[in-house]
Amino acid sequence: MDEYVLKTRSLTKTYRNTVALDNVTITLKPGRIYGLIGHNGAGKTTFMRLIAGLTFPTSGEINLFGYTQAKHLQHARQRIGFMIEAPAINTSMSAKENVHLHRIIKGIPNEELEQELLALVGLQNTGKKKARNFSLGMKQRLGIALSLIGSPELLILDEPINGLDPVGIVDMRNLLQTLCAEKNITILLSSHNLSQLYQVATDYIIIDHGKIIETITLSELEEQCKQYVLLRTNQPELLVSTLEKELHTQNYLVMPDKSIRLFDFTDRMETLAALFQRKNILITNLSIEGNTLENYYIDLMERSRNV
Ligand SMILES: Nc1ncnc2c1ncn2[C@@H]1O[C@H](COP(=O)(O)OP(=O)(O)OP(=O)(O)O)[C@@H](O)[C@H]1O
Repeated sequence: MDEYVLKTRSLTKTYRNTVALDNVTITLKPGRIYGLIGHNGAGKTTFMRLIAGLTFPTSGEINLFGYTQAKHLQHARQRIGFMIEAPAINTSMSAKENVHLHRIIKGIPNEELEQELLALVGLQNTGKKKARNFSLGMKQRLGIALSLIGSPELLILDEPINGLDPVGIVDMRNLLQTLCAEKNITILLSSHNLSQLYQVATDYIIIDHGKIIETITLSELEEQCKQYVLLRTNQPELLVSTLEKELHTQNYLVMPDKSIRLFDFTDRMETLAALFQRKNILITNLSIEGNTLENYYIDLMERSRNV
Protein backbone atom coordinates (compact mmCIF):
# COMPACT_ATOMS: atom_id res chain seq x y z
CA MET A 1 0.00 0.00 0.00
CA ASP A 2 1.29 3.44 -0.91
CA GLU A 3 0.86 4.93 2.56
CA TYR A 4 2.45 8.29 3.20
CA VAL A 5 2.23 11.31 5.44
CA LEU A 6 3.99 13.76 3.16
CA LYS A 7 5.05 13.79 -0.47
CA THR A 8 6.79 16.64 -2.18
CA ARG A 9 7.29 16.92 -5.92
CA SER A 10 10.00 19.16 -7.38
CA LEU A 11 9.64 21.48 -4.41
CA THR A 12 11.69 24.61 -5.05
CA LYS A 13 12.22 27.84 -3.15
CA THR A 14 14.32 30.67 -4.43
CA TYR A 15 15.15 33.92 -2.73
CA ARG A 16 16.41 36.76 -4.90
CA ASN A 17 19.85 35.27 -5.69
CA THR A 18 19.69 32.02 -3.80
CA VAL A 19 18.15 28.68 -4.63
CA ALA A 20 17.42 27.61 -1.05
CA LEU A 21 15.60 24.43 -2.10
CA ASP A 22 16.09 22.83 -5.48
CA ASN A 23 13.56 20.35 -6.92
CA VAL A 24 13.07 18.29 -3.80
CA THR A 25 10.98 15.17 -4.33
CA ILE A 26 10.57 12.98 -1.25
CA THR A 27 8.04 10.80 0.53
CA LEU A 28 7.70 10.42 4.28
CA LYS A 29 5.97 7.25 5.43
CA PRO A 30 4.06 6.97 8.71
CA GLY A 31 5.66 5.64 11.87
CA ARG A 32 9.20 6.55 10.93
CA ILE A 33 11.72 9.08 12.19
CA TYR A 34 13.39 11.00 9.37
CA GLY A 35 16.69 12.77 9.92
CA LEU A 36 17.23 15.67 7.53
CA ILE A 37 20.99 16.17 7.49
CA GLY A 38 22.96 18.99 5.90
CA HIS A 39 25.55 21.67 6.52
CA ASN A 40 24.55 25.18 7.55
CA GLY A 41 22.67 26.79 4.68
CA ALA A 42 21.85 23.44 3.01
CA GLY A 43 18.12 24.19 2.96
CA LYS A 44 16.81 22.22 5.96
CA THR A 45 14.93 25.06 7.62
CA THR A 46 13.54 26.24 4.30
CA PHE A 47 12.13 22.76 3.63
CA MET A 48 10.54 22.63 7.08
CA ARG A 49 9.09 26.14 6.79
CA LEU A 50 7.51 25.22 3.46
CA ILE A 51 5.85 22.11 4.89
CA ALA A 52 4.64 24.04 7.95
CA GLY A 53 3.18 26.77 5.72
CA LEU A 54 5.47 29.48 7.10
CA THR A 55 6.63 30.36 3.60
CA PHE A 56 5.45 29.54 0.09
CA PRO A 57 7.17 27.49 -2.61
CA THR A 58 8.41 29.13 -5.78
CA SER A 59 7.36 25.99 -7.64
CA GLY A 60 6.56 22.34 -7.03
CA GLU A 61 3.96 20.56 -4.96
CA ILE A 62 3.36 19.65 -1.33
CA ASN A 63 1.04 16.73 -0.66
CA LEU A 64 0.21 16.48 3.04
CA PHE A 65 -1.97 13.51 4.06
CA GLY A 66 -3.26 13.40 0.48
CA TYR A 67 -4.07 17.11 0.19
CA THR A 68 -2.36 19.39 -2.30
CA GLN A 69 -4.62 22.39 -2.90
CA ALA A 70 -3.85 25.50 -0.89
CA LYS A 71 -7.09 25.65 1.09
CA HIS A 72 -7.03 21.90 1.89
CA LEU A 73 -3.35 22.05 2.74
CA GLN A 74 -3.99 24.72 5.35
CA HIS A 75 -6.53 22.38 6.95
CA ALA A 76 -4.16 19.39 6.72
CA ARG A 77 -1.53 21.45 8.54
CA GLN A 78 -3.66 21.19 11.68
CA ARG A 79 -2.41 17.61 11.77
CA ILE A 80 1.22 18.65 12.07
CA GLY A 81 3.17 20.10 14.96
CA PHE A 82 6.43 21.93 14.56
CA MET A 83 9.28 23.61 16.34
CA ILE A 84 11.25 25.54 13.77
CA GLU A 85 14.17 27.79 14.67
CA ALA A 86 13.52 28.75 18.34
CA PRO A 87 10.87 27.04 20.49
CA ALA A 88 7.74 29.21 20.80
CA ILE A 89 7.98 29.58 24.55
CA ASN A 90 7.34 32.55 26.78
CA THR A 91 10.38 32.64 29.05
CA SER A 92 8.69 34.65 31.78
CA MET A 93 6.16 31.86 32.30
CA SER A 94 6.47 28.40 33.86
CA ALA A 95 6.25 25.22 31.81
CA LYS A 96 2.66 24.66 32.92
CA GLU A 97 1.67 28.25 32.09
CA ASN A 98 3.22 27.93 28.64
CA VAL A 99 1.36 24.71 27.90
CA HIS A 100 -1.88 26.20 29.28
CA LEU A 101 -1.55 29.31 27.11
CA HIS A 102 -0.94 27.32 23.94
CA ARG A 103 -3.82 24.94 24.70
CA ILE A 104 -6.19 27.90 25.07
CA ILE A 105 -4.87 29.56 21.89
CA LYS A 106 -5.44 26.33 19.98
CA GLY A 107 -8.93 26.02 21.48
CA ILE A 108 -8.37 22.55 22.90
CA PRO A 109 -10.75 21.90 25.81
CA ASN A 110 -8.95 18.98 27.44
CA GLU A 111 -7.19 20.50 30.48
CA GLU A 112 -5.72 17.15 31.53
CA LEU A 113 -3.65 17.28 28.39
CA GLU A 114 -1.41 19.89 30.05
CA GLN A 115 -0.15 17.60 32.79
CA GLU A 116 0.02 14.66 30.37
CA LEU A 117 2.27 16.57 27.96
CA LEU A 118 4.50 17.90 30.71
CA ALA A 119 4.97 14.36 32.03
CA LEU A 120 5.67 13.09 28.52
CA VAL A 121 8.54 15.53 28.06
CA GLY A 122 9.78 15.12 31.66
CA LEU A 123 8.86 18.62 32.91
CA GLN A 124 6.07 17.69 35.32
CA ASN A 125 8.07 18.66 38.41
CA THR A 126 9.32 22.09 37.39
CA GLY A 127 6.62 23.90 39.41
CA LYS A 128 6.76 27.71 39.24
CA LYS A 129 10.26 27.87 37.78
CA LYS A 130 10.23 30.26 34.87
CA ALA A 131 11.30 28.96 31.47
CA ARG A 132 14.09 31.56 31.34
CA ASN A 133 15.81 29.55 34.07
CA PHE A 134 15.51 26.27 32.19
CA SER A 135 18.46 24.49 30.63
CA LEU A 136 18.56 24.40 26.84
CA GLY A 137 17.38 20.77 26.92
CA MET A 138 14.41 21.70 29.10
CA LYS A 139 13.51 24.59 26.79
CA GLN A 140 13.67 22.27 23.79
CA ARG A 141 11.48 19.70 25.54
CA LEU A 142 8.99 22.41 26.49
CA GLY A 143 8.96 23.53 22.86
CA ILE A 144 8.16 19.96 21.85
CA ALA A 145 5.35 19.79 24.43
CA LEU A 146 3.86 22.93 22.86
CA SER A 147 4.10 21.47 19.38
CA LEU A 148 2.29 18.34 20.60
CA ILE A 149 -0.77 20.23 21.80
CA GLY A 150 -2.91 19.55 18.75
CA SER A 151 -2.05 15.79 18.86
CA PRO A 152 -0.12 15.97 15.59
CA GLU A 153 0.48 12.98 13.35
CA LEU A 154 3.62 14.57 11.91
CA LEU A 155 6.10 16.44 14.09
CA ILE A 156 8.70 18.69 12.47
CA LEU A 157 11.67 19.68 14.64
CA ASP A 158 14.47 21.94 13.45
CA GLU A 159 17.78 21.01 15.12
CA PRO A 160 16.22 19.90 18.46
CA ILE A 161 19.46 18.23 19.57
CA ASN A 162 21.86 21.02 18.64
CA GLY A 163 23.72 22.43 21.64
CA LEU A 164 22.46 19.88 24.15
CA ASP A 165 24.82 18.30 26.67
CA PRO A 166 25.23 14.49 26.62
CA VAL A 167 22.43 13.95 29.15
CA GLY A 168 20.16 16.30 27.21
CA ILE A 169 20.91 14.36 24.02
CA VAL A 170 19.97 11.05 25.62
CA ASP A 171 16.74 12.53 27.04
CA MET A 172 15.84 13.98 23.65
CA ARG A 173 16.55 10.73 21.81
CA ASN A 174 14.40 8.79 24.26
CA LEU A 175 11.61 11.32 23.96
CA LEU A 176 11.60 11.20 20.16
CA GLN A 177 11.59 7.42 20.13
CA THR A 178 8.74 7.33 22.66
CA LEU A 179 6.69 9.78 20.59
CA CYS A 180 7.16 7.67 17.50
CA ALA A 181 6.68 4.23 19.07
CA GLU A 182 3.96 4.98 21.61
CA LYS A 183 2.11 7.95 20.12
CA ASN A 184 2.51 6.86 16.52
CA ILE A 185 3.88 10.23 15.48
CA THR A 186 5.96 10.45 12.33
CA ILE A 187 8.92 12.73 12.99
CA LEU A 188 11.06 14.84 10.69
CA LEU A 189 14.03 16.38 12.49
CA SER A 190 17.06 18.18 11.19
CA SER A 191 20.69 18.25 12.17
CA HIS A 192 23.97 19.34 10.64
CA ASN A 193 25.59 16.30 12.18
CA LEU A 194 24.85 12.79 10.93
CA SER A 195 26.30 11.04 13.98
CA GLN A 196 24.06 13.12 16.26
CA LEU A 197 21.02 11.43 14.75
CA TYR A 198 22.59 8.00 14.35
CA GLN A 199 20.39 5.37 15.99
CA VAL A 200 17.59 7.92 16.48
CA ALA A 201 16.32 8.25 12.93
CA THR A 202 15.07 5.29 10.94
CA ASP A 203 15.73 7.11 7.67
CA TYR A 204 18.26 9.75 6.67
CA ILE A 205 17.74 12.41 4.02
CA ILE A 206 21.00 14.11 3.13
CA ILE A 207 20.67 17.59 1.68
CA ASP A 208 23.31 19.87 0.20
CA HIS A 209 22.89 23.16 -1.65
CA GLY A 210 19.13 22.72 -1.58
CA LYS A 211 19.23 19.29 -3.26
CA ILE A 212 18.60 15.86 -1.80
CA ILE A 213 21.79 13.95 -2.46
CA GLU A 214 20.94 10.71 -0.66
CA THR A 215 18.14 8.98 1.18
CA ILE A 216 19.23 5.99 3.18
CA THR A 217 17.64 3.81 5.87
CA LEU A 218 19.35 3.14 9.19
CA SER A 219 20.09 -0.48 8.24
CA GLU A 220 21.58 0.59 4.90
CA LEU A 221 23.69 3.15 6.71
CA GLU A 222 24.86 0.52 9.20
CA GLU A 223 25.79 -1.66 6.24
CA GLN A 224 27.78 1.21 4.70
CA CYS A 225 29.63 1.87 7.94
CA LYS A 226 30.17 -1.74 8.90
CA GLN A 227 33.51 -2.61 10.45
CA TYR A 228 35.39 -5.68 9.25
CA VAL A 229 38.67 -7.46 9.73
CA LEU A 230 40.83 -7.18 6.62
CA LEU A 231 42.92 -10.29 6.16
CA ARG A 232 45.66 -10.86 3.62
CA THR A 233 47.49 -14.12 3.10
CA ASN A 234 48.96 -16.15 0.28
CA GLN A 235 46.78 -19.07 1.41
CA PRO A 236 43.28 -17.59 1.05
CA GLU A 237 41.54 -20.97 0.52
CA LEU A 238 43.08 -22.38 3.69
CA LEU A 239 42.19 -19.25 5.61
CA VAL A 240 38.58 -19.37 4.49
CA SER A 241 38.18 -23.03 5.32
CA THR A 242 39.73 -22.38 8.73
CA LEU A 243 37.24 -19.59 9.39
CA GLU A 244 34.39 -21.90 8.54
CA LYS A 245 35.67 -24.96 10.39
CA GLU A 246 37.18 -23.39 13.48
CA LEU A 247 35.11 -20.27 13.96
CA HIS A 248 31.89 -21.49 12.33
CA THR A 249 31.40 -18.29 10.38
CA GLN A 250 30.50 -17.64 6.77
CA ASN A 251 30.19 -13.95 7.38
CA TYR A 252 33.09 -12.99 5.12
CA LEU A 253 33.76 -11.88 1.57
CA VAL A 254 36.67 -12.84 -0.63
CA MET A 255 37.55 -9.75 -2.63
CA PRO A 256 38.85 -9.78 -6.22
CA ASP A 257 42.40 -9.12 -4.93
CA LYS A 258 42.00 -12.26 -2.72
CA SER A 259 41.94 -10.25 0.47
CA ILE A 260 39.26 -11.39 2.88
CA ARG A 261 36.79 -9.21 4.70
CA LEU A 262 35.56 -10.86 7.88
CA PHE A 263 32.52 -9.17 9.42
CA ASP A 264 32.55 -11.19 12.65
CA PHE A 265 35.22 -11.20 15.37
CA THR A 266 36.02 -7.51 14.88
CA ASP A 267 36.59 -7.26 18.64
CA ARG A 268 38.51 -10.56 18.90
CA MET A 269 41.72 -9.87 17.01
CA GLU A 270 43.82 -11.88 19.46
CA THR A 271 41.62 -14.95 18.93
CA LEU A 272 42.10 -14.62 15.18
CA ALA A 273 45.86 -14.10 15.41
CA ALA A 274 46.26 -17.09 17.72
CA LEU A 275 44.17 -19.29 15.47
CA PHE A 276 46.10 -18.44 12.31
CA GLN A 277 49.38 -19.02 14.12
CA ARG A 278 48.18 -22.40 15.39
CA LYS A 279 47.13 -23.39 11.87
CA ASN A 280 50.40 -22.14 10.38
CA ILE A 281 48.67 -19.65 8.10
CA LEU A 282 50.96 -16.79 7.22
CA ILE A 283 49.01 -13.57 7.59
CA THR A 284 50.42 -10.45 5.94
CA ASN A 285 47.63 -8.16 7.09
CA LEU A 286 45.26 -8.26 10.04
CA SER A 287 43.50 -4.96 10.63
CA ILE A 288 40.14 -3.42 11.38
CA GLU A 289 38.73 -1.48 8.47
CA GLY A 290 35.47 0.13 7.45
CA ASN A 291 33.89 3.47 6.96
CA THR A 292 33.09 5.66 9.90
CA LEU A 293 29.89 7.68 9.80
CA GLU A 294 31.96 10.81 9.51
CA ASN A 295 33.88 9.48 6.47
CA TYR A 296 30.73 8.20 4.85
CA TYR A 297 29.19 11.68 5.12
CA ILE A 298 32.31 13.49 3.89
CA ASP A 299 32.65 11.10 0.91
CA LEU A 300 29.01 11.58 0.04
CA MET A 301 29.38 15.37 0.04
CA GLU A 302 32.54 15.22 -2.05
CA ARG A 303 31.00 12.84 -4.58
CA SER A 304 27.90 14.98 -4.98
CA ARG A 305 29.97 18.14 -5.43
CA ASN A 306 32.14 16.47 -8.07
CA VAL A 307 29.21 15.30 -10.19
N1 LIG B 1 14.50 34.74 4.06
C1 LIG B 1 15.60 34.48 3.34
N2 LIG B 1 16.07 35.40 2.46
C2 LIG B 1 17.16 35.14 1.71
N3 LIG B 1 17.85 33.99 1.74
C3 LIG B 1 17.43 33.04 2.59
C4 LIG B 1 16.29 33.23 3.43
N4 LIG B 1 16.11 32.10 4.18
C5 LIG B 1 17.10 31.25 3.82
N5 LIG B 1 17.88 31.81 2.88
C6 LIG B 1 19.06 31.18 2.24
O1 LIG B 1 18.66 29.90 1.78
C7 LIG B 1 19.67 28.95 1.98
C8 LIG B 1 19.14 27.81 2.83
O2 LIG B 1 18.91 28.29 4.14
P1 LIG B 1 18.29 27.39 5.30
O3 LIG B 1 18.10 28.27 6.49
O4 LIG B 1 17.12 26.67 4.79
O5 LIG B 1 19.47 26.35 5.56
P2 LIG B 1 19.70 25.37 6.78
O6 LIG B 1 20.13 24.07 6.20
O7 LIG B 1 18.49 25.34 7.65
O8 LIG B 1 20.89 26.02 7.53
P3 LIG B 1 21.11 26.32 9.10
O9 LIG B 1 21.52 25.00 9.69
O10 LIG B 1 22.22 27.32 9.08
O11 LIG B 1 19.82 26.85 9.63
C9 LIG B 1 20.84 29.68 2.62
O12 LIG B 1 21.74 30.06 1.62
C10 LIG B 1 20.18 30.90 3.23
O13 LIG B 1 21.09 31.97 3.30
